[in-house]
Amino acid sequence: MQLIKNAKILVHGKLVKRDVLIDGKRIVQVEESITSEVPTYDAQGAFLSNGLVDVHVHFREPGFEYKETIATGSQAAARGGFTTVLAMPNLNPVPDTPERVAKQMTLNDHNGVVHIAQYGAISGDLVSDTVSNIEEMAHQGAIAFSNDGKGVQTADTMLQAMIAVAKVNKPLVAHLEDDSLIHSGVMNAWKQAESLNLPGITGLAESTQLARDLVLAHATGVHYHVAHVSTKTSVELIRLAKLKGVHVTAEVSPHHLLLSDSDMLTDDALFKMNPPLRTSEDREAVVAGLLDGTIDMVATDHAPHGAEEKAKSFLEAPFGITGIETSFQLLYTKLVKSGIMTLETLINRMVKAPIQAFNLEASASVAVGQSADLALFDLEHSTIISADQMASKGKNTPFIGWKVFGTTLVTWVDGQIVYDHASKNN
Ligand SMILES: NC(=O)N[C@@H](CC(=O)O)C(=O)O
Ligand SMILES: [Zn+2]
Ligand SMILES: [Zn+2]
Repeated sequence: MQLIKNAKILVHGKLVKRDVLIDGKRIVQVEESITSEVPTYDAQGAFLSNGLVDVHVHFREPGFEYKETIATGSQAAARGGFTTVLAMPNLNPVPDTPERVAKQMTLNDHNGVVHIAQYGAISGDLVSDTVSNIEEMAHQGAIAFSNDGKGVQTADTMLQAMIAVAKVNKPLVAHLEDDSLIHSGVMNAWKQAESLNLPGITGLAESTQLARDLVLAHATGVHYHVAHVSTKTSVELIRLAKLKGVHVTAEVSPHHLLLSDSDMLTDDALFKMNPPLRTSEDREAVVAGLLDGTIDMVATDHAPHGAEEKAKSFLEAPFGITGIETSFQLLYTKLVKSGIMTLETLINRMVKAPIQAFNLEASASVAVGQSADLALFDLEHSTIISADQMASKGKNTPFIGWKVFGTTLVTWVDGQIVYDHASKNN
């Protein structure tokens, strides 16, 4: 047993003081005041939340351990306040068979300090036109299916995938990218790309494939989930599809909520990711979409890369930035503290919505009987985001130097402390 004293938890949208008693993996008592002799952690008024849930991370093991491992990626998750993550399949080998999915799940369980659910690949090596054995991968425990990193290029492959994924009643998660519209682009096509003299990617590469997929999703009834929404047109298409009754959910990354291409003043590959940062009009549209629920959730798309790779020019560096250690702090500071969104809505978008949409076992309320997957955040004091504090191997984020509130103090998984800010600083 252990007791968390003097925490603040969200009750009907308000922060109220509570003591929380944990027995093993479960919360067994939540009261204004609990007296007990068991080991006690004094939260000193910090915000106690259910552990955050990220449906989109890249942990790079096996295949790219120099960028990240399951151990470092999951420690980074814990440091960000996340207790459940869904790991993408762009690994080597790609988990595109039932055997590989089973093996990957064992590796995740063995090496991870948070709950890690695994995606199976839609098709062989993420690029084949032949759909993988979805039924058996689901049977082995694949949580959902995606070719993230690659768009599904042909309508027929997507249609066959949707039919197979609908049968097993799991989400199909789409990375939208029509290769014929990329033209070697590396950032959003527009004024900023012209002034930096870099080849652009238009929003059409995303939204045309989205339009195709929404029609196919309507026809098949699959649960279709849109990864990293970046354009205003995409938000409008998803809004319309929801009105038409398509079973569609969507995620947006912290960087698409907070940055636009005009923030890229020089050729700095820390701003290079897929999809690229769009215009401020697009950015405002994804914020509005997250607020009104058109976009259901935040997902970080934590994409660590090596320092040398990201030090290269924009043309040569790989796409992707890290995000799992900074997302809550950034969104709390820039959306909640600045009055755009309530804390309750942010927690809904980072806990409740992903749990519901992906049918996860995690808990969405700090209440008796719920699992003791918890995160304690300091909302009072500010800190500066710095690379040397990060648990991730990847330090590739454009948010270094930003002043933020909402530092994670402690993260519990199944009642065990997996991250403790105080001991890390000692
Ligand atoms: N987002 C990125 O820019 N990169 C991701 C792949 C992806 O999410 O498409 C990666 O794996 O590095
Ligand atoms: Zn992607
Ligand atoms: Zn991704």
